[in-house]
Amino acid sequence: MLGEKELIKLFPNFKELVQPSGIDLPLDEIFIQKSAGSLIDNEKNLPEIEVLDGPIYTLKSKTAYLGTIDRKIKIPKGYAMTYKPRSTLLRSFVSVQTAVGDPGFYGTLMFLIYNHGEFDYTIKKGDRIAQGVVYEVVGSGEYDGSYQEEE
Ligand SMILES: O=c1ccn([C@H]2C[C@H](O)[C@@H](COP(=O)(O)OP(=O)(O)OP(=O)(O)O)O2)c(=O)[nH]1
Repeated sequence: MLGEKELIKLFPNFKELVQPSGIDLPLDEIFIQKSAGSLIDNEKNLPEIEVLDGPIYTLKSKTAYLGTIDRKIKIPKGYAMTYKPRSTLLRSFVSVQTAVGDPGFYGTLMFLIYNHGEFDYTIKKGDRIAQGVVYEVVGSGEYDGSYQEEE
């Protein structure tokens, strides 16, 4: 796992968000699901989504949302990331579910946010929702998947 000094060098865009052993990740926009999706024989059909009006978002009880992270991230080749929710959200009955950030990925991170609670949860654009933890990858390849954006 990488610490502050390495993270500042590798992720200059996130300088002010670097923590002793990770990078804080602020919420940008929140989306709701508008249609069905599917995954059949690796053919992805992502659900349509609709952005909610911000900057203050109300997450309804027992409802799933997608949240994007403010500013695009470049994960250098040779490194990978995992993303952990802020415990404040967990203590508020809200989970942030995440996958792995691949070496070489450039683009916008999108996480699944679910309000497990019985009540609304209110959150504002710019508030930190997760922490990215970075690992060195031995014998790393480079991401070339469908979510890669042009740098
Ligand atoms: O919670 C996450 C985790 C990762 N990513 C970004 C970084 C990662 O490198 C990229 C692709 O993730 P993944 O490899 O899990 O995508 P996939 O479902 O396997 O699709 P593809 O094969 O097109 O990459 O999405 C997210 O947006 N959200």
